[in-house]
Formats: sequence, structure tokens, C-alpha cells
Amino acid sequence: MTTESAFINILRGFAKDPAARGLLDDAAVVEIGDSCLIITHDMMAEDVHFKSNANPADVAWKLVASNLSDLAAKGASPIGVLLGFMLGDDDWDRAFAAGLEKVLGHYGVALLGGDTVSNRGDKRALGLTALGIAANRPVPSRAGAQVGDILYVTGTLGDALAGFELIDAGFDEVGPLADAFNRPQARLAEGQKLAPFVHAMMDISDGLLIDAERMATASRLGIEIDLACIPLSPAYVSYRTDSLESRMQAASWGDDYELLFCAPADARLNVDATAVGRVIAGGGLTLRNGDELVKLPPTLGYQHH
Ligand SMILES: Nc1ncnc2c1ncn2[C@@H]1O[C@H](COP(=O)(O)OP(=O)(O)O)[C@@H](O)[C@H]1O
Ligand SMILES: Cc1ncc(C[n+]2csc(CCOP(=O)(O)OP(=O)(O)O)c2C)c(N)n1
Ligand SMILES: [Mg+2]
Repeated sequence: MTTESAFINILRGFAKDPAARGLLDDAAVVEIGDSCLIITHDMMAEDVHFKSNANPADVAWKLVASNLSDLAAKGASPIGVLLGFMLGDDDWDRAFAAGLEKVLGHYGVALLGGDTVSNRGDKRALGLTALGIAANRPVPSRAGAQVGDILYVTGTLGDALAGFELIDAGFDEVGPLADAFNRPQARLAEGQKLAPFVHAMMDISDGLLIDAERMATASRLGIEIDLACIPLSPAYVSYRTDSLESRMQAASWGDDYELLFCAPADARLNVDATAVGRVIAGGGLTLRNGDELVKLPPTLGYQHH
């Protein structure tokens, strides 16, 4: 079967409009007169992104938040969404719609349209297109990192991984770890504040390591990450301990929806963020744990295949 990256590579062969940013960014950037429209689309599939017994309101939340997270990474303010929905069980559909209303209300975002089809009893796949207006131009891309920049991440990493494990093991779906998996927060305010002074920015959906490698590739430079610096929450550490292995997993599982950005070493940050590495000459990803060099793990993050 084609992998996600192989398929997107085929599309890159003809997605030549500058607004597509070479299919190398979190969103399309469409200049219209004096305005700049930011457009993104992400899907969620049953058994891939959510379990069949997941709360439909949580699925609605994550579908919206994961798309708004891509707008946040471009410093955009959201204006509306379009929903691609597959009908299934009636109670599920109604609970999803109620959850969708709540999450859109939370973010103050309009439902503008969409499309509805039957799933004929198959697994569901849901899509969402989110539209936003860039608050700052030029719109940050993944490609602007410069040698000497510091690499930062907002929030903590790995909480969604731990939350997923707890839910999968049948524990109560309450508490900060389950919330991190079910109801990620799009870092919209942070993205808008950061946009004017970052050199590069993206969100972390597939894992810090694979997403940082994508930023390095887009910027044609290298990125060095110090695993000892990765921010872990107290809840993550008490559930999964603080070891090199648990840090590596927090950096490569995904579903974090935090912002990853590069800023000059002398920049004074206007949001809470943790320095996790730096931009270096060369290419690709280099890992350290304090003073020690660490071999790259076989998989840097989540890839569909
Ligand atoms: N089916 C598709 N058709 C067109 N573009 C796609 C498709 N799938 C992914 N892309 C593009 O490839 C790039 C990388 O996608 P992805 O890794 O999913 O980004 P993100 O993590 O920000 O959602 C983005 O520019 C995205 O718009
Ligand atoms: C049932 C279930 N199993 C596994 C996962 C883990 N998982 C699935 S997709 C994914 C990465 C993010 O999804 P993707 O579609 O790659 O988002 P994008 O990069 O396009 O924003 C992760 C961590 C999950 N969320 N749910
Ligand atoms: Mg995507």
C-alpha cells in the first residue's frame, strides 16, 4: 500500500500554485487583495484516530481542535469550518452534532457548510476544512529556520500518548491525560503572538521528532534536539516515569497539537514555551540526551500506511 509520504510526494508533482506552499506546510496560504486566507483540512478515521466506542462529542472536539491547530501554527484567527460527515448510528450522529456545536462555541468559530454521506455500515471517516485569516504577514512557514535559532515547544509532550494508553486499558476517561488525548487545545492565542517574530512554525501532530525533521528538511538545515529538555507534565512522569525511553516515546507518538517554532537566540519570548534544541548547519535530525549523542529511533513519529 502507498504510504502517506509517498502519496503526498506524487501530489507535490502537480500542486504548483504558490498558495499550496509545495504541500510542505500546515495549511494553504491564499493571498486575496489585502487579505490572506489560511485554509487547512484534516480527517479523522474510526480505529485510526478514535476508537469505535469513543464519546462522539470528544471526536467532534478533536476534529475541530486538530484543524484549528494548523491555523494556530500559521498565526491565523479562525473564521469558519466546513464538515465532511458520514452518517451511522443515529444516537452517535446526534451526540456528534451536539459536541460540534459546543466546540465551535468554545472557539467562537462558525459552521459554514459541508457534506453528508452514508457510511453503509463501514467504519467512519470524518473531514473538516478550517478557514482563517492570517493576523501577521509574512505568514510563518516550516521553511524559515536559520542556523543559530533556538527550537521551542509550547506546553508538554506525551500526555496524549499516556491518555490513550489509560483509555485503551479501560481506565476512567477522566483526568488531564485522557483530556489531552480527547480534547486537545488549539494554541491559537500563542500562534498569533508568536507569528511576528518566529523564523519557522508548525504544529506537532505526528510527534516532535518527525515534525522537527520536516521543519529541518523544509528549511534545508539541521535540527538538534536534546531529549533531556523535552517538557513532560507531572501526570505523564507519574504514570510513565522519567526515563530516556519514556522521553523518546513522548517525542515520537504524536497527537500533541503543541506549537513547534524556531526563534533567534536573543528573542524574548512572549508566550510560555520550552527550548528543546537548536538549528544547525547540515541537514536532518540529531538527538542528544544532555552531553551524550543518542541514535535516532527506527520511527520518528506517526505515519499513515
Ligand atoms: N490528500 C491530499 N491532497 C492534497 N494535499 C494533501 C493531501 N494530504 C496531505 N496534503 C498536504 O501535504 C502536506 C502535509 O500534510 P500533513 O502532514 O497532513 O500536514 P498537517 O500535519 O499539518 O496536517 C500539507 O500541505 C497538506 O495540505
Ligand atoms: C484509536 C487510535 N489509535 C491510535 C492513535 C494515534 N494516532 C493516530 S493518528 C496520529 C497522528 C496524527 O494524525 P494525522 O492524521 O497524521 O494528523 P495530521 O498530521 O495530518 O495533522 C496518532 C498519534 C489514535 N489517535 N487513536
Ligand atoms: Mg494533515
